[in-house]
Amino acid sequence: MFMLDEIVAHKRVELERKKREASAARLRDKLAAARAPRDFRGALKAPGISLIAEIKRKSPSKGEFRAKFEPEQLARAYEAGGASAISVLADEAFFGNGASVVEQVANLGGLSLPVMYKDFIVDEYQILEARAVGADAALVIVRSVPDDRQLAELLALAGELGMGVIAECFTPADAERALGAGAKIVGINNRDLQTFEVDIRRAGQIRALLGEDIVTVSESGMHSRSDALQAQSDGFDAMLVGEAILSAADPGEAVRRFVGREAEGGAAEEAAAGKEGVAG
Ligand SMILES: O=P(O)(O)OC[C@@H](O)[C@@H](O)c1c[nH]c2ccccc12
Repeated sequence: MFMLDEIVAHKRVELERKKREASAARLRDKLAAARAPRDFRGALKAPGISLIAEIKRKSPSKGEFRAKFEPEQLARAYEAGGASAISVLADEAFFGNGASVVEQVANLGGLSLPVMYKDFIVDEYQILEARAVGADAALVIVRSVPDDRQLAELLALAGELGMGVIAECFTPADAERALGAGAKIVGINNRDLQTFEVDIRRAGQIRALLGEDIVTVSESGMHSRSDALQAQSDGFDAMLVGEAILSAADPGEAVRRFVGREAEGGAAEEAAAGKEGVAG
């Protein structure tokens, strides 16, 4: 069995337990009281390539990312650094932090970025939970939902609740299913889940198959500003980055580098201002 199948199988068992602890009806009550959703799609569509910066404690292939896991500090550093949205893993078993961390970040005082609930979604219960904990968006891996009708229903439910939703694809066939199900935001994962190999050119090829009205996100395995510029020139609106930021000594600084803001502040900014003065 390969990793995605294994995680999804585990997720189904976990969901049975969660549903016993808190029914879907209870989640609907809770989400009625959640803060209003923030505009995720709009945040990704802003000029330039937008960054969705990720919060996860660990991953199956890389282990723990930081000696001390401090989601609130990370979220604040991401916002200050110029990220456009924050993705928070909601899978405790494989990624080390569950829905309670999504809730913590989504309701953090002073934070204004939209927050995405990132899980292996196979059931509408998870979409309800996402909104109930205050998330503004969710991610659905197209391949984890083989039934076309169920895929369309999951995307529609997120829309009804006012959330944005990324339909995550690996292949052109996945992308076709995503569009058929009504996806408005399509993510293309650069990491092959069978081999864990990363190839960011493949995403560009799949991007080319999608219309201009679809908001697109290049996901995984991006390490530098030049990867970001590659995605931008391939026509992506946004990128989803975790490891490169989480494993940096200063995650806020890593965010600034990805969005091309590293010249701001300090000596670089003064030099730029000086040059402008001479030119003007
Ligand atoms: O840490 P990376 O390589 O920058 O990748 C981030 C994100 O794309 C990755 O975590 C991811 C993309 N889709 C997923 C689905 C489930 C779990 C994780 C993911």
